[in-house]
Amino acid sequence: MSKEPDRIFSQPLAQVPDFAFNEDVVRVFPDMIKRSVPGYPTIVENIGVLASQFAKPHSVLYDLGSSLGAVTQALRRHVQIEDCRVIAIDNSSAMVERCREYLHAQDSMFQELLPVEVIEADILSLQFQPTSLVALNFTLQFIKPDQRLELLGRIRNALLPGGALILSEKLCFEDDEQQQLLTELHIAFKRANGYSELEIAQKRSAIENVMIPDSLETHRERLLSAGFSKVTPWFQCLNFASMIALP
Ligand SMILES: Nc1ncnc2c1ncn2[C@@H]1O[C@H](C[S@+](CC[C@H]([NH3+])C(=O)[O-])CC(=O)[O-])[C@@H](O)[C@H]1O
Ligand SMILES: O=C(O)C(=O)Cc1ccccc1
Repeated sequence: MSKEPDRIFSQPLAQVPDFAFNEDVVRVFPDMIKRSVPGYPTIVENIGVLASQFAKPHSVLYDLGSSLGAVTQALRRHVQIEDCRVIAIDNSSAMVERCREYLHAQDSMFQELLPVEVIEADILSLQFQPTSLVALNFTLQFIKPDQRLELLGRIRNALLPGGALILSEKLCFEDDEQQQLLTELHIAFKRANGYSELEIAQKRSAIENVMIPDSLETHRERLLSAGFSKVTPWFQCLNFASMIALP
């Protein structure tokens, strides 16, 4: 995996462009996401553990917005269930290309891994196959808010009994003081990971129109509206959380 450090926002930019998952981001993505998302390595590894409890024989496991396939790799490390296969989907061609390389490297190091297919596509226009596990690991926040409910409804309808959706997201908070506190603490997390004030400010401006977080309450209500029966947060670190939604 690339160890190139993220310096994307280190120099002053006259105009900060909207954040995009292009080749520059792909090159530094493992470093960027680890230094920006508190709890990310724990979430990714444990999605594999959770998935091993929900995966059903002869079914598909989806990694939606797979980026470089970190979740797909965790699924393949932890799920040993007969005739499961992983479908990883991302609409960034740069991500998909590099993801395929990393998964080939995983194939060459381990035997008996679940088969995987990496598809370059928009998750909004997918025809889902019957699935026992869907991971949306920090992807829903990049989908336009008015398209989120419909996507979750389609995921719900594809889920097999006993299956699950694992949804990880950056959160916002309805209480202003809580919002301010966790925003400050997230900035402190980034500072502690070596990001400068300039990098933090420019990244914030790059993502502000592209990545729109919801509150935990909004997620819960929307998941219930989409037909899920139970929503259980299983992890939170600062303003980043992950939920299990059961059909
Ligand atoms: N409509 C869409 N269709 C397909 N892909 C999309 C769409 N919109 C955004 N993406 C893709 O969703 C991913 C979001 S990153 C996920 C991290 C990964 N899950 C990880 O566990 O490492 C989160 C982050 O960078 O904060 C990017 O690769 C986008 O190209
Ligand atoms: O960097 C941030 O502030 C984030 O909220 C997370 C993030 C991580 C990687 C790409 C885009 C956003």
